[in-house]
Amino acid sequence: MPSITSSPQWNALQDHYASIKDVHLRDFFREDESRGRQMTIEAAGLYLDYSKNRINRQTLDLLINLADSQGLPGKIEAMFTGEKINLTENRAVLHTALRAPKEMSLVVDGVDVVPEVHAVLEKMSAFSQRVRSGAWKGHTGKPIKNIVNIGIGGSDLGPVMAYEALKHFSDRNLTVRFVSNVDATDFAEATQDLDPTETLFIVASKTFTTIETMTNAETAREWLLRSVGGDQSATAKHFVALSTNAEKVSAFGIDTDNMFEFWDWVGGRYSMDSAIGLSTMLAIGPEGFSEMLAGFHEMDQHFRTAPARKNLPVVMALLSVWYSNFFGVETCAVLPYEQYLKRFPAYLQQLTMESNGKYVTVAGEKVDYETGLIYWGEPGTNGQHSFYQLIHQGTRLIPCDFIAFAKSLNPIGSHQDILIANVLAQSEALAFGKTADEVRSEGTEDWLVPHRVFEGNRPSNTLFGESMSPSMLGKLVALYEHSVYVQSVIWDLDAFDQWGVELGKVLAKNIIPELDADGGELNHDSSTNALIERYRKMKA
Ligand SMILES: O=P(O)(O)OC[C@H]1O[C@](O)(CO)[C@@H](O)[C@@H]1O
Repeated sequence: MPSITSSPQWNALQDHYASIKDVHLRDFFREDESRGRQMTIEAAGLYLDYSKNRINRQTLDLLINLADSQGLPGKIEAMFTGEKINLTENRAVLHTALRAPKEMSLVVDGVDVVPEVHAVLEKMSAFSQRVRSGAWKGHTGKPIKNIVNIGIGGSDLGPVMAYEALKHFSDRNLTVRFVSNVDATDFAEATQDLDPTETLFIVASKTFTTIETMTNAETAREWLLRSVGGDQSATAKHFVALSTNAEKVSAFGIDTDNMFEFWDWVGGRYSMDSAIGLSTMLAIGPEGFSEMLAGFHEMDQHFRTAPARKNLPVVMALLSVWYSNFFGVETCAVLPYEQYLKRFPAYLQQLTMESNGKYVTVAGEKVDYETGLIYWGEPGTNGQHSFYQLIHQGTRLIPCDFIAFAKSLNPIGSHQDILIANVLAQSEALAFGKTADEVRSEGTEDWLVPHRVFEGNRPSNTLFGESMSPSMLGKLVALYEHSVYVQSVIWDLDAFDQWGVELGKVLAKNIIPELDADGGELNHDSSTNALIERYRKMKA
């Protein structure tokens, strides 16, 4: 198949890029005074201002042509209708079914998945209510006070992020912790002040084979059993599982009655609104969880029905492609001016990079264009006093997504005005900068002028909403999920597999027995052999 880079749509964008790459945002704004009001989209309770991007009115048309040439409208429908768009794993991709209202129907392989989704949601609700009300008793008859989610990747990052994001709506009587790393310190620190007889472990693993999670789950079981004189029957009261693999759950010793199911058509990094969200539901309650699902669904509907130009995920995706493939940009900073979203950038890293960090197309051909931007970020204003220097005056172009809300959930004094003034100031400074003349006119000595000039012309999006809430979180997550998908369609990637994580897992399994002093002869490369030998000596 000819590469997208030889298509007329790509060539048109290249010519267009050559014609506007040196135009400054100052000029774009000078030429069109309505730009800041026109280049905006308002949908599903979110307002996107994308006017501070290095584009003119033609840019989006050309990017939409490119997306259309890759069959975007049909591919959006293909996802929503359950076609097996995860080709390398021959699976449908139906995270949108997880938030489909009860009355919807979606048949995959002859089965309507919506009633199945709602049956699990009801089971989760009943369980959450029992735990939250104290009706669910631990092995010694005490109610549950602590929830520890054990999982990694998609079975951790979404739940952690959602727990932090929705803390304001959480039951503060429950202590909720997360253990992901196989480094024992993670488990030790998460449990050091907990009473095992008041603790419920949620073992979250789609496959129930992930070594980190299974190791932590076994350690948790030993920790519990030590506190109850080794009585194995305690496991049933203190362990539940979230998985697609009933057989493995049962082999671990968890009663499948205490398993909350999901399906192979839910990718790990797209699973925070499936049973994997049980910790979220325990924290914010079933009603809050439903509100979150409704927020997801609202964004799903917007994505499915809005025309490309007015479609939030589509426009954000097109801008990412524009910077990545034409400006040669490598990273995108996500900067939430909302403390509750402090784990959002970390969550997005898996969503974006595990999805689109691929160098072959769906057909297995090596791409001749860049894919998968690197996502990173920190909540504002902390980042301003750290890495923003490089965004303002470094040599690299780093598009930023600013996220902010009008109302604080903790309104105190003038904090919110100061916070919002900062986010607005940052996007203004990045776009328009400060010229040498302006610096000089402030009386700056000549030798210092270059240091104090801000070139500007640094692009950003501003996403603005009313306030953080379960529904808002659902909308935001769905927005980025769909943006990732649109990018993958343009880049012709399978956004739903993750073969790139496999090799390291296999090699680690081989190395584990070799780390023993009598682990036998080593047959790796000389570097790996020497490191293993050193470890064997040092741990002795
Ligand atoms: O939920 P599981 O099966 O334990 O997998 C955890 C994570 O591991 C990965 O497979 C990658 O290592 C992720 O895609 C997934 O979210």
